[in-house]
Amino acid sequence: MNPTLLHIDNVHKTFAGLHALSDVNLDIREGETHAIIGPNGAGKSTLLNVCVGVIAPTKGKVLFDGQQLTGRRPFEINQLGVARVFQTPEIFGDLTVIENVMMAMLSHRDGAFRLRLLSRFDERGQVGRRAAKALADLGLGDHLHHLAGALSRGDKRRLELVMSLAQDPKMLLLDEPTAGMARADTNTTIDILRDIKRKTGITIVIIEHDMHVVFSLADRITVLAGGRVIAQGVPEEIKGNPKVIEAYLGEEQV
Ligand SMILES: Nc1ncnc2c1ncn2[C@@H]1O[C@H](COP(=O)(O)OP(=O)(O)OP(=O)(O)O)[C@@H](O)[C@H]1O
Repeated sequence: MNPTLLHIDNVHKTFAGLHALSDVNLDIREGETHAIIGPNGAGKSTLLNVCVGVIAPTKGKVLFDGQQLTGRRPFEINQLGVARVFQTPEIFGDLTVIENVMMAMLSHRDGAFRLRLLSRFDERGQVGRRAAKALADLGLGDHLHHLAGALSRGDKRRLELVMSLAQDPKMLLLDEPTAGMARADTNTTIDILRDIKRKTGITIVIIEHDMHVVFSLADRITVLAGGRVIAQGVPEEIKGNPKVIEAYLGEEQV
């Protein structure tokens, strides 16, 4: 069994009396793809936000690679090697695709505060060549000089993935990476994530509603309902688990 990379220890979060998370314990192992699923309002986004420092837990702590994350600010957590890909792509629409990636690479290398933007965007330099290759690897090689804001929704998500990987993270947190995509785009995203996994061995945590995506990618699954972990295991253990089916009644079938 691989060692634990992310350790969520007895995390609790209340919002004005509402228990969004209660006693959540979860270990993410190095190199696994771990899906966190659950019906609407289960606490998935809150848990992800606690992990990346956007929300402070009311109780409990999170450790990453042996270091305490709780109390650190999001950019510090990012620098420790945790990259989050948002549901809504966080890209600079007025810059070109390759400029977006170069900026992610330069800000990782130099720190965002030292980044002198346009003067450094030399695409013929080493960073430019790396950015072009990273984009080509994820199927965006034909879009290098297009404005990022003009990309299709699926391509924007792919660009954000390239930007996250440019920071060379140890763990990737994906928040509904296929939300709103057509089936063909969803399948392309599944293939891309599998390819990233095969090439880098990176640890992936994925929140996803689409069970096709979950069962295509996950090595293990944790199910949240009402802010609590109600089931955990490999996909075969989760499929058909009566507690999980009950939690999803009235929603999609597992
Ligand atoms: N900032 C907030 N203030 C108050 N309540 C919140 C806040 N964020 C989340 N909640 C509540 O906490 C509970 C868990 O929400 P959360 O968004 O984590 O669930 P989720 O599993 O991600 O749901 P979905 O799948 O619908 O995105 C919900 O009842 C939600 O209304």
